[in-house]
Amino acid sequence: MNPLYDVRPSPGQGLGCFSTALIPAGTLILSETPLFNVREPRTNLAVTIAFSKLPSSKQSLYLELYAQDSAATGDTQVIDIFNSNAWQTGSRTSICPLAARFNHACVPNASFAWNSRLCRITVYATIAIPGDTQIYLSYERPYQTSAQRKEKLSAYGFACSCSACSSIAAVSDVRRARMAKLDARIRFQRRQLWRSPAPMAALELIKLLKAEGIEGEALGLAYHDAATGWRRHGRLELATVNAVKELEVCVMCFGQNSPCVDASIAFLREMKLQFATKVPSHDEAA
Ligand SMILES: C[S@@+](CC[C@H](N)C(=O)[O-])C[C@H]1O[C@@H](n2cnc3c(N)ncnc32)[C@H](O)[C@@H]1O
Repeated sequence: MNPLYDVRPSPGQGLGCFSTALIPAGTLILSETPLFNVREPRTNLAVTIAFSKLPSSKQSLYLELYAQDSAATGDTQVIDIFNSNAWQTGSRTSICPLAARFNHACVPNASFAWNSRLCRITVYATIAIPGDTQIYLSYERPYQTSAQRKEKLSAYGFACSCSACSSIAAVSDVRRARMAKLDARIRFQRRQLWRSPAPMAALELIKLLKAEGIEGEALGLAYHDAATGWRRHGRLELATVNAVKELEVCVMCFGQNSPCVDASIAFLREMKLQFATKVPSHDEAA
């Protein structure tokens, strides 16, 4: 039993995980070794073979997990459970029975990650979660409108009713459509360098993510893009500020002992070093 949360019924969502007391942002909620995993691209046969190799106590644990078709039996049940509960873990897809009990929200309050160094999945709180509150992960990428998310989530057999899909869907959709455009602009190499004195796309993305309440990995990536952008503009002090923020988000989502955090630390070091050894421009020297 995990002292930070209980697993209990959540109306319309099957079982869910609820905090037992306030969970501060950045708290490690769960760290779990997969029960088994299969290499991607996977086949149904690979899943059933992996399942058949489990000891019977572990098979029973697996068979207790949620299945979309509660009447399914045999291999069909094994595949159904896998498709409803597995998480992407590097190049493999894994079943983690404890992590499998977390429900989805499009504005999650916790972040799921695969830590390749520990060979464990981790779940960290990305904001302070009050007591008796459901802990949600996001099963989907954030840069999608509610209609796009609805289509993807239908594969899991449910329609999300979180605020971004219901009460504030109209305003959220405008923000998310814009986020998708900005993200694409950033990925397709930033042509705005010579047009503006700042990494406009990354800065706007950060603003929108915060307005949307998304504090996880996507925000860390946006800070990284902002830092890279400021560096290209020769503004190393601002690049460093954003690299510090990237690191803060990374530690919150992945914990200290993570290759992602190591990469962020190395990036920040590089920014600081470049800043320290920067030759002042004529204006700065004057
Ligand atoms: C990985 S399981 C999550 C735990 C599951 N609720 C249980 O009872 O074990 C995924 C399934 O949970 C349900 N679920 C997850 N998030 C949901 C949500 N926001 N609304 C309704 N059902 C949800 C769906 O049935 C989905 O296929």
